[in-house]
Amino acid sequence: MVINEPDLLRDIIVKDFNIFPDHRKFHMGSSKLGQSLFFMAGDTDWKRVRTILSPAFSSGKLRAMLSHIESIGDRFVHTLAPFAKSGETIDIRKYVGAFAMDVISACAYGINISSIDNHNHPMVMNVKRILATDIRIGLMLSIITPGLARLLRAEPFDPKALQYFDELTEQILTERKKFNKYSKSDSEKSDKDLGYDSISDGEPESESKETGIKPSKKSVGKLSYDEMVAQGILFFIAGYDTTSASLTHAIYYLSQHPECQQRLYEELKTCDEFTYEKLVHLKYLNAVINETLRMAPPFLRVFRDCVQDYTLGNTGIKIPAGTSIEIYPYALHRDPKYWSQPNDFIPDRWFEPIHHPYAYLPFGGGPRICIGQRFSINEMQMCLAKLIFAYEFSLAPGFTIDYYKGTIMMTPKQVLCNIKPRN
Ligand code: HEM
Repeated sequence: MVINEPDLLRDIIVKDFNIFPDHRKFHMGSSKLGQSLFFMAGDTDWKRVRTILSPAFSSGKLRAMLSHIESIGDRFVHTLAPFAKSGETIDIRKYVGAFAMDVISACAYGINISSIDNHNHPMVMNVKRILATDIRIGLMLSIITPGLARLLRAEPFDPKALQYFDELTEQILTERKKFNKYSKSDSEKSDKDLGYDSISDGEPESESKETGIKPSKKSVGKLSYDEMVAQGILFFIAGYDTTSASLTHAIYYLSQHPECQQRLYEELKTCDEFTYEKLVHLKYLNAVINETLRMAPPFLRVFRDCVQDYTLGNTGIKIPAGTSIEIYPYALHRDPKYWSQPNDFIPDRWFEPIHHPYAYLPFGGGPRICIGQRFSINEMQMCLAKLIFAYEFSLAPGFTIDYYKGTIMMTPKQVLCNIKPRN
């Protein structure tokens, strides 16, 4: 059942969250992803995992991580320099994707992969295999008919690629355990990533090397080994494609609207350095990001499953337990009932917003709102500030945007543009 009326959405995702606590149940095959925050039923286990993960996205952590993001942004600007000089057309999606990949691997795993110059790094190859954007039958079955997928033992994600992350996490956990043992104080431990120190308040419940048996019981305040692996992979799935699609769209819209791009550049010139505090106060930059997420929300569907019979607001409509609710942010964000000139890119509308708060849901809402929202906004702020300060973007002559079909993401195939250096 599709619901796209803001007052009813507020009831479903906030007021009556206890009746709609779950995302849709997909078939997860042999992967551990079922134990990741996104795919967990919204029960006490989900609350425990969300509580453990939340400090990894605190302002202190985000501020510290911004220095990683800034240096990756500087490298990105440097990589584009030859194209600015030669005038050669580039597919900005490819480069923005590499930027987002470098950010998430540095921030989730503490690993520098420099994928802009190293397209064949195993982490890049394996993430791409997991996120394969072409229609995969296993994934489609797992989403549309989880029962049948279970029966057929379909694998929604590439098992070998998942195994890569499994082994990588184990290696990182072992190294961090060794490092932390010899660190004199907490301050010596890494605070520049969403790392495993912050998501576990003690040692992970480790697998026995002898028997290979992993403990299944979890104590309050700790993630099990499998849960840690699952969150690491999820951060890639949830954080890579979403942020890179948004950045690609921002550059696309700014190229279509040179007057907006110029205003953004003028604002950036007033800022002597792009720190956490200063980025928050760049009004036009933030308006551009909000407007991009309104026009092109990366998640085309947000799910809630109903666990008890329910009457929808004062509509008299009865929703039986077991019904899957779908919310379509794209349609909501362009509905003329809630937005004037909904199909036009107008960052100014964000200076004094007048929209219904539940008519804008790029990150979902309520207790299950995207946990990475502030992280991805910081990442977008830094990347756009660096790019637009250094270059002027325009679309390649004759370019029209096209999208991957049959996925729940709004992912452009490519955005071809030309860049010119600023003075
Ligand atoms: C532009 C970037 C992003 C967008 C638009 C986005 C959007 C979303 C949406 C729509 C949801 C579902 C919310 C709901 O059901 O109400 C979600 C959940 C989630 N996102 Fe994001 N996301 C982004 C970036 C990230 C990043 C960078 C991370 C992590 C590093 C992340 C981690 C998660 C997680 C863990 C959940 C599940 C939360 C839960 O079920 O409790 N996301 N995101």
